[in-house]
Amino acid sequence: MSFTQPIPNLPQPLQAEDSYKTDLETGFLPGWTEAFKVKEVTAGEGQQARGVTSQGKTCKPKTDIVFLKVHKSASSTVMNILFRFGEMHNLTFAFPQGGGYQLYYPYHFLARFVQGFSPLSPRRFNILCHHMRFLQPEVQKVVPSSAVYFSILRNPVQLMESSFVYYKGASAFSRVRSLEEFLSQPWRYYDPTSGDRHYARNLMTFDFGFNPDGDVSPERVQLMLKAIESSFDFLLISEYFDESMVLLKEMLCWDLDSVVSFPLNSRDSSTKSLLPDSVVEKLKAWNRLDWEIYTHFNRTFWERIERHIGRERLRREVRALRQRQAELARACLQGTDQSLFPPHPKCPRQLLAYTLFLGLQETQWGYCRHCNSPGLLRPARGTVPALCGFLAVQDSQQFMQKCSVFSL
Ligand SMILES: Nc1ncnc2c1ncn2[C@@H]1O[C@H](COP(=O)(O)OS(=O)(=O)O)[C@@H](OP(=O)(O)O)[C@H]1O
Repeated sequence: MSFTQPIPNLPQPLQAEDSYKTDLETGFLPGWTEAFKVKEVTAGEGQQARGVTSQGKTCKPKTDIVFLKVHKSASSTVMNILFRFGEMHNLTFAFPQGGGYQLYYPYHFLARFVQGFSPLSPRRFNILCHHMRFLQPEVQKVVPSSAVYFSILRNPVQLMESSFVYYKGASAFSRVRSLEEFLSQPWRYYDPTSGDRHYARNLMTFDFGFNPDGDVSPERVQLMLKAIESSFDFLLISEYFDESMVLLKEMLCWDLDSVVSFPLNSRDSSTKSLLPDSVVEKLKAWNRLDWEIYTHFNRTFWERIERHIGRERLRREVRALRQRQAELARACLQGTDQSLFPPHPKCPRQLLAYTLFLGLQETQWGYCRHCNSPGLLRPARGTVPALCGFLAVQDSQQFMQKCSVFSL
């Protein structure tokens, strides 16, 4: 199985990528880290109505957004929220060239990977949110300078457990039966020169644009953390997904309904394994750079919550969010139990799917499909979409309907 999206015959060679890559791959930090932006998004404090704060102050909803879709970190669920908000507000998306579901990952991002971008008349898009390997100078070419940058992290232990199941065909994993076996002799199976090695080590570090086999000295780690801090306005934590959504709507000045979601891309519990402590420790050590990123930004996440929301309001808002999600689940979902309905032929068995109720009213239909699809799904009326790994995207301003396999 190949996980690399082939680059199509694009008009120019990959000059930008090659020059940035030299530094990144040898472990040096990219040039953009030298010019740290001191950047602070003011929290919107929006609670009920869009653009109006709970304290009566107003803020303007943010519509220019870069979301780094870090693998296996609940990023599809966040992407769904962005698609829904974008479509409802007529925003433009930086879709991948050629109709793919990712931006030529695992190559470092280049502006020309985006459909409709031209260096001669650069076009700015509101939202950039497909899988990419981050490279800020190129990202800046396709979004307005006012864009808010954010991402979501996951504990590297669980992230790698998920990655192991999902990317079992990756070269580092294909010859082992279990994660334990891989970790007993990782260098026997892991080849740092292989094109898909990042699925097996420091996947978050890689997605942020750095070398997953880089130096772990404190100085180097500090530089990496500073670089991420300078590029990203805030980072969310998937273990605290609901708290993250409250922070997200606060930072973007959105209302609560805009961040309601159903978990997407979730595995069935039969494929999840409880890891013994010894394996957990090995995973932390093996993914040391990811561990440093995660622990650092987990701390700053809670500091930000304290600063912008406070624990008491956070509790209230999380409760309200869960209530709203339960209401929508009752209105939209027939079930999540795969034994109740035939699996979609393209939905791998280990991924949970949702089935929308048949016979939804026209008004409910729009709302439910928005909540349920990783992309913007427009199935034929009268059909029952069983959604899991499908991405169907339509942006009437930009493209005809596209449908492609999502995240596999
Ligand atoms: N709301 C919420 N809260 C917590 N965790 C969640 C949520 N939504 C999705 N998930 C879990 O995220 C995992 C899938 O991540 P991604 O969508 O980023 O995967 S992918 O890289 O796009 O394939 C996948 O993890 P695993 O089930 O462990 O594989 C999902 O269960």
